[in-house]
Amino acid sequence: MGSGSWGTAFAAVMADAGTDVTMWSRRPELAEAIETTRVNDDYLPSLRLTDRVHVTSDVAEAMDGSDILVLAVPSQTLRENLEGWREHIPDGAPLVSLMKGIELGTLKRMTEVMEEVAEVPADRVVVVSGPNLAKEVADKQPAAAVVAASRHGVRSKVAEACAAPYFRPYTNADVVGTEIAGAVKNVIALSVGMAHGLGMGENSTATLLTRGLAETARLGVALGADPQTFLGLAGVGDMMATCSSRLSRNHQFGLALSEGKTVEEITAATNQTAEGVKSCRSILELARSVHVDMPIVEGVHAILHEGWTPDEMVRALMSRSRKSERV
Ligand SMILES: NC(=O)C1=CN([C@@H]2O[C@H](COP(=O)(O)OP(=O)(O)OC[C@H]3O[C@@H](n4cnc5c(N)ncnc54)[C@H](O)[C@@H]3O)[C@@H](O)[C@H]2O)C=CC1
Ligand SMILES: O=C(CO)COP(=O)(O)O
Repeated sequence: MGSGSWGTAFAAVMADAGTDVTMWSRRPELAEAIETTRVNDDYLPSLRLTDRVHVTSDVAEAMDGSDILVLAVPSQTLRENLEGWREHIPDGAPLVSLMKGIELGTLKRMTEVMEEVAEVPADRVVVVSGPNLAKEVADKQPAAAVVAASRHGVRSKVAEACAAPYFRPYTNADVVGTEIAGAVKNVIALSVGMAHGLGMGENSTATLLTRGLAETARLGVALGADPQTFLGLAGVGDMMATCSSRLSRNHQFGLALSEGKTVEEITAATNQTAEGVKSCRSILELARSVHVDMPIVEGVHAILHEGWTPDEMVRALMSRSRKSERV
């Protein structure tokens, strides 16, 4: 459900894993164009889909008889989307989140929204996350990801359905940690994009990435995550990929901010979702609700929503009181 960059690339992954896929596209004209040309020109023009992928804009047709339901819409529209789709959701099928965000207002993770709105039990929701820049996956460059679900049978079923020659899924029972890692790295990538834009080098970006991972793990552990998850593909893996790559929309957004462009200007110039821009607010509120200090997220939030400059953020971060690395 969703034929943006990641929805389309993941449809190709599943098809290359031998799974028949029906991909839902919101706009009928785009669904028709992809079905006919086999190419999603709006999001991933370099990828040619095989005949295993059928494309439709009809929700009932997309979900009818499906064994696994994969969701790849922007985090902030998921609730509204699921409310409209509820009656079509197939009985018993695992619901898989490809999304990396935290809902504004409710501060819920995507699988929590799925459980609540689709009225499915916690052991039916799954998250797939990792260092998976859509363009590289679409180019079939080797990569791995984490498939996290509380029930062994559910995570193995989803892992099997997406195990392609160039895409290696590992399983993990830690849904909370996998989702928190994916959502927070987008905010850290915004900060690294700004640092790059300001001409900072590897020491500065490695510091942001490492301390960013520390505050991510701090939040995750406070919410019940396994600390080991943050050392894995969804944690350090995705942090490295997203923070270092110019393909990352969050990184690009950070670069544009450092050039003095406003959030509105940058948002208007793209049709792509940079989840960290909205989620930095919900992540910060979530962190405050469990008394976790997240200074980098706080700094990014201050730049995006409180009128700070990147220089002010650097000064604030560098003048914090000294503390143990382990805190
Ligand atoms: N692009 C990437 O490399 C990766 C993205 N993700 C995550 O996957 C999720 C989806 O991202 P992308 O596909 O990259 O985003 P995208 O911006 O490329 O595409 C978003 C899709 O959602 C659709 N959409 C927009 N508003 C909608 C609405 N109100 N209702 C239904 N559909 C709507 C758009 O038409 C588009 O098809 C995000 O949470 C992102 O963080 C995760 C891993 C990799
Ligand atoms: O999640 C991603 C890679 O794993 C994609 O990052 P962006 O959303 O910043 O492009």
